[in-house]
Amino acid sequence: MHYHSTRSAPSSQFAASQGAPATFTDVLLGGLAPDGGLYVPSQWPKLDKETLRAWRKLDYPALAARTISLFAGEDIPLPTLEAMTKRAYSRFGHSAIVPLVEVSPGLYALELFHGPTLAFKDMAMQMLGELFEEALKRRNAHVTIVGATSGDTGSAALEAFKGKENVNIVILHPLGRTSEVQRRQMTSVQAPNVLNIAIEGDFDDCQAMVKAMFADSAFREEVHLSAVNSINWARIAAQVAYFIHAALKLGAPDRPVSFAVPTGNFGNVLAAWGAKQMGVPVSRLCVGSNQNDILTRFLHNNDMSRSPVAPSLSPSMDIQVSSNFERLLHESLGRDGEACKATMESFAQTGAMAVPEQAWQRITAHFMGRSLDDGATLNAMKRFADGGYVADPHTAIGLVAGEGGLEPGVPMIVAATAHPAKFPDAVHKATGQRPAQPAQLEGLWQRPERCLTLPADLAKVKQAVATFSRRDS
Ligand SMILES: Cc1ncc(COP(=O)(O)O)c(C=O)c1O
Ligand SMILES: N[C@@H](CCOP(=O)(O)O)C(=O)O
Repeated sequence: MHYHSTRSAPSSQFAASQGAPATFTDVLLGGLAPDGGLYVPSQWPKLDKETLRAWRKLDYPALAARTISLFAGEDIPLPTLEAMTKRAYSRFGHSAIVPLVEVSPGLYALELFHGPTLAFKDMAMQMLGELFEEALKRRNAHVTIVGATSGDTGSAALEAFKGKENVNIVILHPLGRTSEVQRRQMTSVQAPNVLNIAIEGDFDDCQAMVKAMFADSAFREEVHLSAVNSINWARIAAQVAYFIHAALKLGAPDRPVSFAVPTGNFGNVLAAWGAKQMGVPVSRLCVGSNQNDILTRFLHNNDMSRSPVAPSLSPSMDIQVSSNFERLLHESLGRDGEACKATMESFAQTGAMAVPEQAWQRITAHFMGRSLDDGATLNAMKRFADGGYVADPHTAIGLVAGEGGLEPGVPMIVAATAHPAKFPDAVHKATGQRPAQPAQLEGLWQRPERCLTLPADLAKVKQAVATFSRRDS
């Protein structure tokens, strides 16, 4: 399996300049393509019905290993991947790892939050910890990971990479814009290879700085920059697995399913779409947003215009620039890298994007959007809790988006992306009850916090990253 950038023609694959097309390991360790685009596989691996039926018998780690193997190609043998997924998912607090709960007739919550940090990010991040360790050993390399988080990616990444050899990890989060649980989960990690920086800005500022660091090739090389946000294709590869697994549990490939996903950076719903690209029969893909509704506006009116990020009760989705949309755009433009590059550059300059009508039609043939402001989110949380399902604010938005896409005879699988205990204040506000605290949060309030605060100033942040990355040399 080979990869190319969303911003270059497949024939001029970036790594051609280095003598070979990009492999899974190049993409894993490289993060973002050097031309600023996102890596995509040169073609989607396909699963026929017979294979999918056979996969029904697999447990989650075995299915995840096979899914990732399709993207890893010859880089990593299947038995190695199987050993990795076994270890990665051994720390989950539910025997099914990714249980499906029927919330109301035909509407299923796919609980992706039973990992060590109680959000869906653990599903891919625990596996990325394994993949990086193996690849760095094989290549005798070291990296500095710089990640941006609106709350959940950061803690999941720190949990997966703390104390790992040959890895420094720096996480940028927007100061004061995460829940207290999310902040403490990051800032209380004491391992020496970890640096937390609170940025005086929003998530988009944090993400833009990470991308700008990748665009500076000297800096990139100096610190051996790497990424674990969903701009890294390996994140998407690991996330596709649970959508395939859930679909098979509910009857695919012999009947279609639909997916609903609360969405911010567009990584998780892109993975759901990926399952469809690979051959899972998926009827509808429902995108849920909070009041930062840029994606819903795009799906309704082909209007992707940025407005300032508005803090909400679902802070992990307080995002206006959804990085992975670029991968969908690239596909909808017929994989025309030049056109994709021009569209993304114009979006960066003007803050607005309307895609060609034909491409927009291609996208809206798969995706539908629904946004909820905080009031509607609280009402939904109360309604689901009264019906017996306590949902965190992000999951509640996904559930409502899913309700909007229900069709007779087609199960709607909703990504339940965070445990309600990560957002106790929102749950209390909606239901009058505080969620029980799971074992994963024990001792969190007693641990000391450690974090640097910096303005959203690229030069200052780069300096902090560079100083941290060379602290032992
Ligand atoms: C709890 C939660 N739900 C939903 C999302 C949105 O996911 P994505 O960025 O993949 O669209 C996030 C953050 O990414 C999250 O942390
Ligand atoms: N909501 C995310 C934002 C980053 O998303 P990612 O999937 O690209 O890592 C978060 O919680 O940090």
